[in-house]
Parts: sequence; C-alpha cells; structure tokens
Amino acid sequence: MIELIDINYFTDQKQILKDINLKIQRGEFAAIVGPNGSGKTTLLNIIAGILKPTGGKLLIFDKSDISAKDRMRISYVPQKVTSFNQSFPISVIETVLLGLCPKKRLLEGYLREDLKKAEEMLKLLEIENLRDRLIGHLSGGQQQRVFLARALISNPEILILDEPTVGIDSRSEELLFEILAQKKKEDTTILMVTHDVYAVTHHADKIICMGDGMIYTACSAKDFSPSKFESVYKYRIKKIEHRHFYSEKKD
Ligand SMILES: Nc1ncnc2c1ncn2[C@@H]1O[C@H](COP(=O)(O)OP(=O)(O)OP(=O)(O)O)[C@@H](O)[C@H]1O
Repeated sequence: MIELIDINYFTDQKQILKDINLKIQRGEFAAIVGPNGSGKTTLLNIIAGILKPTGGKLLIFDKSDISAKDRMRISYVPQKVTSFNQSFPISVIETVLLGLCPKKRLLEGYLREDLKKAEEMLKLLEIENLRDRLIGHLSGGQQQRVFLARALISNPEILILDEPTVGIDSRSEELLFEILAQKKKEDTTILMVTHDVYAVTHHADKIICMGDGMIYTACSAKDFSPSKFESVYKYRIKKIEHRHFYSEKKD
C-alpha cells in the first residue's frame, strides 16, 4: 500500500530524513513516535505528497507516479496550530464540505447529498451543535474534531494524522480511537504521528520509532517494550498501565 525505499530529505542546511525504508500494508494502523525534531512530520508530508523526497523511491497504491486522482484517495489532518488561518470566516459545515473539494470539478457546486454527508460527519464526531459556528471561534479540541470530519468525508483509503491527540479531552480521544477502529475494519490504512506511546500500543498494529531522521525500530504493537525506545528518547521509559476514565454518553 505504502512503501518507502531509501528515502532521504535534505534542506539547504541539513539532512532531515536518512535512508528511510518502510512498508505499510492496506488496512494497517501504523503509529509513528519519537522525540521532537526527529522527522515525523517531514515523513508524513512526504507520504502525503506535500514534500518531494530528495532521494529514494516512494510507492503509494503500488505506484511511484502518483496521479492527482490517486492523491484524492488520501486524507491528511495536519498538526492543528499550523493548519489554517484562525481569522478566516468559514463555518464548521463549510470546513467539512471542503474535504470534498478535490473531487469536484472547477466551479462545480455542492449537491444535496454532499451536505447530507457533511451532516453525517458532524454527527459521527458529535459536533452537530457546532454546525454554523465559525471555525476560528472554536476551542482547539473542537477544531480537531472538525478537521477529522473534513478528512473523513471523502472516505479516504489512506488516513494520515499528525498528533491528533494533543490537547483533546478523554471523550475526544476515545471517540477518535473508536472511529479509527471502525475505519480499520473498512480496510482504511492509518498513519498517525503521536507522542502518546502508550495509547497507541493499545490501538495500533505497528509502532515506528524515529530518532535523528532515521527509523530506529518498527515493530508490532504487541511486541512493544520500553527498552526499544530508550536509546531513541535517551532517557529511561517506565511502562505504566493506561488508565481509561472513558465517559458513557448520556441519553
Ligand atoms: N522547512 C524546513 N527547513 C529547515 N529545517 C526544517 C524544515 N522543516 C523541518 N525542519 C527541521 O527538520 C527536523 C525535523 O522536523 P519535523 O517537524 O519533521 O520533526 P517532528 O519529529 O515532527 O517534531 P515534533 O515532534 O516536534 O513535531 C527539525 O530539526 C526541524 O527543525
């Protein structure tokens, strides 16, 4: 589904990714962890087609020449702070509809079924009450839900998420992992950067640990052990049981 062969990425000043080799199968949930500045977002940007690798080969859907049509089969939820201009006057429902934009022809409007789909996404993310609010007026956690709705509306085959659990409450995190589990059942391939190592060991299939622009370890989540990460994080990691104080929805 996704294969990176000897991928390198340089800026003028330095090498950010070094000989990355990685394979992610269809329907797999892969979590990328690693210290700040280790190259996780750069790697996601390369897979999402936002950055072009300086060297190496990237295969997506088993093709190296990824067409604009194939790009539409991929959705990306970037890190929230960088993702949009907070003062842009756009409502929640309009933001979600933007997720269908790449599939539209120039000047083609939205159809009644598009609006229906957008409303279904709001329901799925439990944000129907925010429908007509301006996106810039929402809290960070509420915005995260809107951006996830925007990413899901096109029913992507590959879903890429950059630190989606940062700053969200426990219900939002529970909902996120419920939705990802459902998407996985539908054979969606999920790639997620996170610092929440212990949460993803409960939900992901594969954990990829990066450090200094390299992949140190890629192992199945059930084979995860803190020792695999200690050399990368350069401090001792103690495994604690994740405490689930998850909420039950009131009727
Ligand atoms: N456009 C750029 N020009 C120069 N250096 C860059 C650029 N983008 C990223 N870098 C550098 O590349 C390295 C990796 O950055 P990246 O954002 O991929 O790391 P990350 O692992 O996602 O970090 P974090 O966990 O803090 O989000 C950092 O040292 C960063 O400063």
